[in-house]
Amino acid sequence: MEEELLPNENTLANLTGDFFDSLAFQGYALVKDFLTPEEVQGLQKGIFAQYEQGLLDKAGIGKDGEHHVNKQVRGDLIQWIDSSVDMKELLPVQEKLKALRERLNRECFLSLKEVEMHFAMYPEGTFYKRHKDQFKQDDHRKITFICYLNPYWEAMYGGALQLYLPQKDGTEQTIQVLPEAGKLICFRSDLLEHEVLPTNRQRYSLTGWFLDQLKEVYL
Ligand SMILES: O=C(O)CCC(=O)C(=O)O
Ligand SMILES: [Fe+2]
Repeated sequence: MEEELLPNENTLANLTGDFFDSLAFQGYALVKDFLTPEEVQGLQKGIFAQYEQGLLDKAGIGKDGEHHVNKQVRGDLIQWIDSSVDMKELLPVQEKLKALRERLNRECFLSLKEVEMHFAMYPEGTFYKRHKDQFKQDDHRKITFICYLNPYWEAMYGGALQLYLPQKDGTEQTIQVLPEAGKLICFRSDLLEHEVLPTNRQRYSLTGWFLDQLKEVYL
């Protein structure tokens, strides 16, 4: 019975109760080895091929009518993952993310129904200034997730994700997360401001959001 409900459970053995407690109580959670080295390598190769073919676009800010590119705010190149992206390396990762969504629903009492995601490549010298991921006119993004795809990274390369954590006493704390291969970070899209500090190496990731509605319902 349980197995039927949890077909992907075995692939998420490294996500313990602590991961979900941290997301529920601190607004964010991290795990170092969400993706295997093979999965990282497959995706990295895949994105690089897309990049070489010119399929990555300058990322914009704002939604729909307000959407525009502003390199003073963000300088990454992205490719949205939809049915036009034909990359077999994505399939096991999409399965894992589906299992993650199911676990989040169970362990954090959420009702996440959908995912949207894109590959991102930050060329040298680029960044993404402090922001929140939820749009003003659309609050369906509930949980942000980022899988990092950089096999070798050092603090001196820059490019850390900096999270701003509001404290009970009204102050804020910051933490920095290096974009190291296989690492997953999840955080509350409605709550946590964050930024990508300037990177001095090409920086690869898979970034997405779990939504509380099916996309067709509100697009
Ligand atoms: O890549 C990261 O660490 C964060 C990216 C981000 O904040 C975004 O795409 O909204
Ligand atoms: Fe963001």
